[in-house]
Amino acid sequence: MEDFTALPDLASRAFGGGVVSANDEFFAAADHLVLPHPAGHAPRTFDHKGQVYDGWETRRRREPGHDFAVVRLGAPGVIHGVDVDTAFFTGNYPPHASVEAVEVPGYPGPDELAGAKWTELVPRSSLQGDSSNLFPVADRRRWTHVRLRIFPDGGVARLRVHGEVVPDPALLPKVFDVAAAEYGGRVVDCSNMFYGNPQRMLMPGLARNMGDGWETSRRRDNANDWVLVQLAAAARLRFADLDTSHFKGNAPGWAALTGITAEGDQLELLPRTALRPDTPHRFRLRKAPEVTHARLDIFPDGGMARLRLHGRADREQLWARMRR
Ligand SMILES: NC(=O)NC(NC(N)=O)C(=O)[O-]
Repeated sequence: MEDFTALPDLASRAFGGGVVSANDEFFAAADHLVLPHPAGHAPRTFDHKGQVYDGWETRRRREPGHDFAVVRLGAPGVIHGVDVDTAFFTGNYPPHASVEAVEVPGYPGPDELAGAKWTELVPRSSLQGDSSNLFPVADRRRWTHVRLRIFPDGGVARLRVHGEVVPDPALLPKVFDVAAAEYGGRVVDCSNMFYGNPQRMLMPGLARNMGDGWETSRRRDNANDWVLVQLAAAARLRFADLDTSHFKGNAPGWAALTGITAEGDQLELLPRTALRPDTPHRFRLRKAPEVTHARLDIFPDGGMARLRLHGRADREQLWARMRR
């Protein structure tokens, strides 16, 4: 089975995903389903409704039926698998769940979505309590929303919807951040990620703290750390933002950027350049043909909060992916 959990969570609040509707949220709000951080639990904490849970939890059903929650993907795309994570729900997890998806353009509300033509991606399947429940998805179409059904009721901590981001090219300006995860940019390799995953550099918004970025361990050799980014589409890169915000005693001393063409040629976009700690730098890049990947070298090691690569993407490629 493909390890789809390494792909971004399209539903994540970090991309702007959210809950459009849920039929019941008596014990705990469905909004918890899309929170980016793992669920936590504090036993023997009670509010007016009961034990407090970090998840979506419905009341005990006394009549036939089932419960559901509809989630808007923060980044629409192709779903490779879902995780119905029941962390900390032990005596109250749903024994079964199913997941459906739909592609509706624009900004549909709960009523329009209720009447939409949904496709079942995960048939009604049994769940384990207090555990990750992974279901691969084979359908390779693009989706904008998912619906989680739980049978008959209970609690789910998180719904992770892993896949490839497929942005709508009609809504992309001529020059945009082609490294951005929200448009399909992705780190495909790196030398070291001891303290922080490099994918975080591509997430929307400013880094909140030093934990919200890429950080390598201290190098004790003469080499340097690097990360390889696959761009949203082949692009001519214009500007790079190398943001060392929050990295004060551990910013890299220097950085360089290399573009890699579809044929594998390497082009210097930014020669080795000195960086300052805790600084959002912007650099103009050398004129170069279209590249599909970019490698960021940092010297010798350290941390980077955000990496943005502003460029003009190949529209044909973006449209081909959208239509696929
Ligand atoms: N102890 C519980 O978790 N009870 C109930 N749930 C909450 N949140 O209190 C329940 O019935 O599932």
